[in-house]
Amino acid sequence: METNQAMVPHSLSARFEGSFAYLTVKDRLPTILTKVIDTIHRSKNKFFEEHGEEGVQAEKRAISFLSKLRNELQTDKPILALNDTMQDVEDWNQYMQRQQALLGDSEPISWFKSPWLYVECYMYRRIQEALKLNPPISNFDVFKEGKTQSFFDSQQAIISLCTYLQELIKTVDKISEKQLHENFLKLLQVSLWGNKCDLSISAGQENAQKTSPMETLHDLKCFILVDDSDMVWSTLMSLRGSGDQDKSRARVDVVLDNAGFELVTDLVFADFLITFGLAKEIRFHGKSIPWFVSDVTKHDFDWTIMQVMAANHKWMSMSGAHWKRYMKEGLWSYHDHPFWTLPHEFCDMPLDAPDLYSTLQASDLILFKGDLNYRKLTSDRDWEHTVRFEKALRGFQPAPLCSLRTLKANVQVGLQPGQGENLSVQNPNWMTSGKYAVVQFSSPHQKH
Ligand SMILES: O=P(O)(O)OC[C@@]1(O)O[C@H](CO)[C@@H](O)[C@@H]1O
Ligand SMILES: [Mn+2]
Repeated sequence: METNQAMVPHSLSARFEGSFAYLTVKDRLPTILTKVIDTIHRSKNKFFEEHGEEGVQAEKRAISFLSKLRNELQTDKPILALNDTMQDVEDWNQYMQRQQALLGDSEPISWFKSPWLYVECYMYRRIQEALKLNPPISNFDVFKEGKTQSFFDSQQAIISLCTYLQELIKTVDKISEKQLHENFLKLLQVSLWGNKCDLSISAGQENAQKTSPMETLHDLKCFILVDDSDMVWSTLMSLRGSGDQDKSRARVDVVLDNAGFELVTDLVFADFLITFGLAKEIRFHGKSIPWFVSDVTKHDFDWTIMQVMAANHKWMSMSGAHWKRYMKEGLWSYHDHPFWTLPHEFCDMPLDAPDLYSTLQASDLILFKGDLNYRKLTSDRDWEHTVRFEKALRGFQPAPLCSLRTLKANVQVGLQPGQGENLSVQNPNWMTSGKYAVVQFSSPHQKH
């Protein structure tokens, strides 16, 4: 595996004026921070009701912390060490030193000079610090409102998806392999396009799924730039038993992205894999703190299953009841390793989170949802578009893996010669509009 530094292009960064990273750090991140400050301000009465005057004082202090953070960001101040008592403080402060060493002593690491991936992750961790340093509001999820709104605004799409799933489950005893394959592709694509609903790209603007996802799949097919769905299918089929009791041996790990509609599409796909014997166990990996506005935390995961189960719609509540049972019986489990909310590129995982890497090595298939995971898989570098996905992974290959990602940042590898150029002519923003997607697979068993 080529991990030679010389072969690796530079990190995307706001140092490149006019780049998507620059516009994100200059405009979108301050907007997100302002919305966070506004959310905390609007929760003052809630804090007073719950914690009395202490809650009001904490609200004031948190807002001053976040206003200071916004000023640092907008005036390109140096990145500062973290001071709270969370378990990952040392990891963050060591990574800060690693970044400073890369820059040398010539200039301090800062918002507009350091890698975009680092400073954007750092901002979300600083938001957490502002809360952790101000009890009793330390556990307030500043993004909860947006995540729950996205769920409620997607009810129709969720109902149609759960209805499709339950109707399909009725055919489990008589479905042909061809129909199974067709439905696998459909529900994989629903999970793929569920990733359009992400509140960070929209800086918190609501962007729920209003239409029924099944109807739009055909029209969206041409926007999938790399489609390795059949590599995923054959990986799972190779682990299925033979004979009528097709019992799968596959453990599938899903590295989740956004709460709301996207999470429901992931749960529906996972239910399909279990029910139709394409997987024996599903492990979900979420975030241990509120992250990138809409990413899934344990609370979001449990809340979503409970909401679906409590719905006054027959097929929705039946789906939610199944999912609750899968969790209870251990067919499904939820994990939130701190590494997922560190700024590291995934090729750092074997050294910086060896416990997580070895857990993932026991998986038969790892599905990575979303754009931020894709950026971390490829080290958020300015790769040529025709560079092979395996090369961009730079040695990160714990198991067969597949990225299900809608393009929202200007990093994309594994394209055919000329494909990137043609897309740029058709649509200059093809890498950041969220209109295009990839199903991109890599396996340690593949000939590289
Ligand atoms: O991982 P997700 O939810 O698909 O997208 C995360 C994201 O919205 O945040 C960053 C921009 O702020 C980009 O990586 C991407 O646009
Ligand atoms: Mn996200």
